[in-house]
Amino acid sequence: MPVLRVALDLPLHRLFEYRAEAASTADVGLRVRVPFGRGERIGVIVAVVDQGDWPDAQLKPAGEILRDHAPLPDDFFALCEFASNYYQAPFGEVVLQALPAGMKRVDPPTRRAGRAVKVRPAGVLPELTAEQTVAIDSVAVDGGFSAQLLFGVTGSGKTEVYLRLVERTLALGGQVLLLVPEINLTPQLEERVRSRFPERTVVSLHSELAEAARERNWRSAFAGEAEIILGTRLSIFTPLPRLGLIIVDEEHDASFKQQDGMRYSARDVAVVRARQLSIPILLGSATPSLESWANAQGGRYGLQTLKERANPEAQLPTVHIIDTRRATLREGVSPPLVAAIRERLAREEQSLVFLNRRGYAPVLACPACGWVSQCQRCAANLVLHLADRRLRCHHCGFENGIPKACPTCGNQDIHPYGRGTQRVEEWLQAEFPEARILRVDRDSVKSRKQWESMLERIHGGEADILVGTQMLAKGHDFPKLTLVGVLGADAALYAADWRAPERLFAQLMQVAGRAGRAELKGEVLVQTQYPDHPLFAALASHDYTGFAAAQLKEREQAGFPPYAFQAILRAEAPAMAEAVAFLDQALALPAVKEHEQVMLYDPVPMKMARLANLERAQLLAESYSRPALQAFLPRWREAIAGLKASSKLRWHIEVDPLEL
Ligand SMILES: Nc1ncnc2c1ncn2[C@@H]1O[C@H](COP(=O)(O)OP(=O)(O)OP(=O)(O)O)[C@@H](O)[C@H]1O
Ligand SMILES: [Zn+2]
Repeated sequence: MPVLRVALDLPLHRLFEYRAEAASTADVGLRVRVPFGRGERIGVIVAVVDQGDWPDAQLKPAGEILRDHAPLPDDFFALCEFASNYYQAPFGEVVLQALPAGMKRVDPPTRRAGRAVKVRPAGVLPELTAEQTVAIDSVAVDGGFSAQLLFGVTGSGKTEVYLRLVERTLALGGQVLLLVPEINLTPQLEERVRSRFPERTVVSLHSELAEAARERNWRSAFAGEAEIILGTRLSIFTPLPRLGLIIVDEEHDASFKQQDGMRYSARDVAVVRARQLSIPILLGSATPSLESWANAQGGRYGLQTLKERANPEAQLPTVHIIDTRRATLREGVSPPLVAAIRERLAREEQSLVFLNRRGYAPVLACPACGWVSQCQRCAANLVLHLADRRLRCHHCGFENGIPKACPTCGNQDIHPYGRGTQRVEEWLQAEFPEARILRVDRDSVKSRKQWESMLERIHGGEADILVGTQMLAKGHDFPKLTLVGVLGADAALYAADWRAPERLFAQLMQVAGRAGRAELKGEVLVQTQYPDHPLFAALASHDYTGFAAAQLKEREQAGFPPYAFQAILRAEAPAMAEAVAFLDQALALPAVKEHEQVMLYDPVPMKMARLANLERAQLLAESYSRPALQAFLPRWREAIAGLKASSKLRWHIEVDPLEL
């Protein structure tokens, strides 16, 4: 009797077998209801064989095979297989996470038809710059696999390059997958794509879509109806019958990395997918990740450069470094920045004060006894939010009211220390009572709707001063914005995390890139105690290339990625000793000694050693050879799975971690 091999969403590295009388190999790729434990589950049929690994008599019969979509194709399984092997993730989990929630449900929700979106068609297309033309022509949309890095300064017209390549791909009948870091932050991009191709079907795929809408879009993409798919990282696994081009916008962005469940890099998976399908992929950024930059320098990727802003009137902003050791700061703001804001107010232009820390102050403390507002569940402070009078943990979500007096000594004189966006907003409002100030962070903007209306207000000139976090840094065009002031950037300069400078530089380049995008010249003022730090010199001369070269040299000397390959084993348990003991066992496994090219370090507590009442530790595995590390990981993982541990202990392996 035919036997189905079924992938289920379970943390087990195996398939499950069921009997199915009427099944044939034509059913591979369809969903099936199967009994599991005392209930039922939806799985995906991966193979139909005559004889399973188990005697037929021991197999349960499968339930209904669902035929509401075409079978998932081979290339989908090939991509899942790659991800499963590379990231040490169970194949079933990989396959099922690629499907919309409604399709995994035993009792499926009823589906409604979607509403059509009306779009304004785009006006006259700009004439391409010479650099744009070269970049576009370098991507052969019918020429098989190629990976190109599009390195273009902010405002250089990268999006225009994408749109022209989309057009060429559509003309050949292909579908295009455009990956973006956080779709909510860039409603303008979606609008731009829709209005450029009013006759085409454009769908978006991201986690904030209502479940039914996401399923509808997914099905439309899989059926080949949707021609342009705009998606966040999870959309990289969407099966697409005619995929002809993948574009990854802001390819350096950390949100392409999934940080829980299957920990994968959507950018890296995208490159693999393009290679598997023999299609081109374009990675775009003003500040490429050092991994991609090294690949371009080493010739593994092509490199296309846009050095100039596309709008001939717009110039890159002038960057000034303000030495805060010589300035008298008021609420962290220096006199030159105050003066610059005043000038903008007089000229009716916009200013942006950038501070990547939300809340009023990062901690509330008692000067008498040394009490600080700490999260009871995490190794972190509770952040003071005066706007709604709460103390809040930014890691686990725990919150509390604000005590009137010190909970330890009763002192009534407790103070906020440090500052966040709310505090800066409050001070600016007192300093410039006539100015209209908008604070833009995750507290003031919680949904996509709020974000769209916020952007509308900014564009409509309803704000003179914006105070915001990185939400404001990405991809926006505010024509009246001519001043960007940067506060609180120093912490990242000397952080233990060796990736911190890369992230800071990218962030500052992005936020600086918001200024002076139209006819009005932009100016950026960066406040720092370390004005001589080379990062600021590179920023002032808009010199990504120099910065990247210096960083890569340091990494090469230190033996860090991209010159070494890493994986991390993490364990969490109610007690630190337990987590560490587990990692010690993992370190002592025979597999470790059998792989000489892989180096393992001693277990250490994680930087956030306690999160939501669990103590966390980790162990780093490193090799100069990716194949050596990849050969080691599955054997190690299997051996770790056999270790004895309490049921409260959780562990996982992360490959190519971004945060150590
Ligand atoms: N060839 C061109 N001629 C004139 N204007 C152009 C041209 N190409 C693009 N633009 C305009 O220049 C501005 C910046 O372009 P675009 O948004 O594509 O840049 P970008 O590189 O994607 O920017 P960022 O990285 O900052 O998001 C837009 O207003 C766009 O309409
Ligand atoms: Zn917490």
